[in-house]
Amino acid sequence: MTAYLIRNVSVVGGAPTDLLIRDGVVAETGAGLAAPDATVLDATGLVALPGLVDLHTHLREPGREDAETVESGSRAAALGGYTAVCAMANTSPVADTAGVVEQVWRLGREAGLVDVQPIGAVTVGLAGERLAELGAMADSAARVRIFSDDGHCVADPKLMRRALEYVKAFDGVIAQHAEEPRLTEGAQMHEGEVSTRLGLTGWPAVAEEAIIARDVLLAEHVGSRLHICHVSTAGSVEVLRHAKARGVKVTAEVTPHHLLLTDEKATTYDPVYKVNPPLRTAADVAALRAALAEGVIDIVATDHAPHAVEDKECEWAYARPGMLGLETALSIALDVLGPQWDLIAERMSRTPARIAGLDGHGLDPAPGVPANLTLVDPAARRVIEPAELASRSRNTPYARMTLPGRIVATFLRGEPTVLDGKAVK
Ligand SMILES: NC(=O)N[C@@H](CC(=O)O)C(=O)O
Ligand SMILES: [Zn+2]
Ligand SMILES: [Zn+2]
Repeated sequence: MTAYLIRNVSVVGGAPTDLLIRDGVVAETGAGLAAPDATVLDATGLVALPGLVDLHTHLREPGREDAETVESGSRAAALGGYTAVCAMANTSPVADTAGVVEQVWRLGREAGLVDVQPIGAVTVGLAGERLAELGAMADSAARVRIFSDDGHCVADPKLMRRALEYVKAFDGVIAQHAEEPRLTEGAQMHEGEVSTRLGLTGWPAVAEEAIIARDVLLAEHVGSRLHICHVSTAGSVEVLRHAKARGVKVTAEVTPHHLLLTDEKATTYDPVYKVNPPLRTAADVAALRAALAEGVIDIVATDHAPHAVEDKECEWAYARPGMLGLETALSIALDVLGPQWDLIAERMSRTPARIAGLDGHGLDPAPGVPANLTLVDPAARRVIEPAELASRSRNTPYARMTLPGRIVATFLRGEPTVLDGKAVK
């Protein structure tokens, strides 16, 4: 195994130092290290972060390998600075059995670019009718701890209560896609002034907020852990603030696109901007940014949702919702938060690793720690070219935008997965 001596790097924004990576761990830190056998990387001007951890990734395998595979999504993740991703269960077949989650987990190991932690479905076939085999998925080789019907809401309150109760036994968490389905029938975009102007059926903020309010009360009632996926409204932030003040064990994520883009994008009628939950108003964006800084929203998660060209480049009403995120998330975070490295490490690595229970991830580079880390060039600016992305899909909302920051290298347990901004395999 090659040793690497990373010279003159700022660890999470600190004063420049050296990092020696050997045998899968950070062996030594300090200025002026010597290691004659090591490959030297000059990291002057670069920032080292603990490898990013994505709690919400769609890898599309099994079933839609034309849109993404575990391998292509893993490569996109590594290029985005990630060392671990949690793979959502809305595949085909659905990841609702020990067999399917073990298959995804094994494919992740074989690709070897990031740790792929499967998420299990809450209900059989995501149909919202009966609980999936949560215990068998937890006991499987994949050791599932996060369960989600993402793409669908667990709308039945009794089923949601039972799921919350069930996962307590193994410190699991239910990740809810908060969308009251009766309030979003036929919805195409955020319900508001822009949807009225365009004559498109709206997805009201209350459809999200009502489910979050219900579920934090359920989580409090049964004493279980709840995680809220892709929070998108100012009202949701207020519900979460209230729940956290009461001591409810709830965590929440926001996506990069909900931190940057608004429903005004729908006026282009370009379906690349169609997503669930929909892009909201500038006031919502401002509230989400403040909540992320404050900690009412715990993490940034990408909701990387690759879609094939035929599912995306069509009329708005027929297009599937969702957008790519893995290869641009750090740049969007840097754009939105500025160079607040400790905050970025907290929201994109340490806290998601803790929520997911991923040992060895989310740890700042220090002697003895597994060498899962990424090197960022904060001064670089890059133009996003969809054709250059490693994802099999092209549905990035940032096409031809100039974004700050570039991932120069990523290490997974001491092995580079990205060097010089390029995937190693
Ligand atoms: N976010 C989306 O718009 N789409 C996701 C599902 C989801 O995250 O709800 C997908 O699987 O494509
Ligand atoms: Zn969702
Ligand atoms: Zn999703």
